[in-house]
Amino acid sequence: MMNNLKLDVTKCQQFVAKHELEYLKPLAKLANDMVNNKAGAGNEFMGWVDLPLNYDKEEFDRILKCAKKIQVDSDVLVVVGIGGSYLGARAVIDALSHNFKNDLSKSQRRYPKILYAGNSISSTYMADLLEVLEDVDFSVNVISKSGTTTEPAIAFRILKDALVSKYGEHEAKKRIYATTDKSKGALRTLASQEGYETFVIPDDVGGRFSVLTAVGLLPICVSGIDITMLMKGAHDARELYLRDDLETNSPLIYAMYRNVLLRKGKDLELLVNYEPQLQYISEWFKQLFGESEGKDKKGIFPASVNFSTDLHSMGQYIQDGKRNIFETIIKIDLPKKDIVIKAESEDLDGLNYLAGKTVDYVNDKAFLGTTLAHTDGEVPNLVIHLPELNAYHLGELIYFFEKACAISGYILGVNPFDQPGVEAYKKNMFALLGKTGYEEEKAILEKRLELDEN
Ligand SMILES: O=P(O)(O)OC[C@H]1O[C@](O)(CO)[C@@H](O)[C@@H]1O
Repeated sequence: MMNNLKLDVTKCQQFVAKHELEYLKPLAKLANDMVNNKAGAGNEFMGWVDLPLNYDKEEFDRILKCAKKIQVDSDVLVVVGIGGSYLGARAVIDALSHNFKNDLSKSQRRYPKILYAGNSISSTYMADLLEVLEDVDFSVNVISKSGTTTEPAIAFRILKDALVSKYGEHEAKKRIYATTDKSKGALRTLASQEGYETFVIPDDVGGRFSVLTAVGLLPICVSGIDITMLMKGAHDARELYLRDDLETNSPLIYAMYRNVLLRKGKDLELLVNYEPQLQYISEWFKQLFGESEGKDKKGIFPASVNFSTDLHSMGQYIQDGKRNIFETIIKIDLPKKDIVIKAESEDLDGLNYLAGKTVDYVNDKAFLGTTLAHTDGEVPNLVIHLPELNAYHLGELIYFFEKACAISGYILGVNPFDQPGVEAYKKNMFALLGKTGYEEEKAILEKRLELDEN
């Protein structure tokens, strides 16, 4: 039997007494049932719960086919999307690819480079990207559930133009893959009119829970990652976490600890990694928990650090600053590659005491030492052990966090599946840009800005 993801709570037990968990159990079990039975607030967006079992197999095969085509005819796939239409794909691709994937020579590289657009409104970023695309064959996967988000829409308009200039109208259309709602939104209208290959984001799966739909799967597959194993990992995790027994349902335990910690003032969670490849898992995690729990003036603030890098910058604060922090560490038990540290005849750098040991051995001791130091500094530590960094275990990890997030949101007493707060900046931006329908707001906002300036 395959080893699975394991949650280690032993470094948290000095901060959370048994009875605190016991008292929370009835509420936690109810929250768990609400997720399993799709019976809570926002349940029209709980399609992700059964996705690893019920995903569209015809579409999955089409993803494999299109990925093959892109691998043959493109040096680069540009993935256009923001938030949930971007972070999941990037998280998985970065976690499972070579650390220097975009710096490998053409002969070392087996799959197209994946580049990203539409996740900011930086004109310089976009212009730089166009320069890079000048000399390469490329395709575009434009992803937007609503089909109307400004950032990706602008990027797509510019990239479409670049494709047409390079390949002509007809060939350009064959290099565009649109992932969007099955019937609504500007992107759907455009795709139908232009005849792009399209993939569907199911109605009942919200952006931040969509990595295991075509949103994540097409770019992930193009990058050479085994999406069948990714789905299998999520599938097995789903099975395991259906039980409400605290031995096996680790997302339930994690959700309980988070909520006990929050109630005693630990309102900032740091997701920690010891592998640079996991940086974007943290970005994905931050959107997942931030958009799901940060509402009604409550929630844990999700943040992240990369160790040991940030031990030399944020380490001071974590050890010694305001005591409102807890850490959740993703620990990879077996690295993909390792290097033995050699002995030197003259021990000028003083490292001979490590001769014969591996770099990962040192990384592991850094993890153990930091855990002890930080818990001594009153920072509770929860540790998620992944046996290895591969597609199967990432599938598990994704499902673990998605389920934990939903349970945790219900324990907190929020609707984990809406995001009303994201609209405020959009309304102001549209008004300031002069979009039709925002005339009144435009006048009010311009007056406010004038007052602020004076
Ligand atoms: O896929 P879409 O509709 O472009 O949305 C992208 C992102 O923007 C948000 O809707 C917030 O504005 C996120 O929830 C979402 O992940």
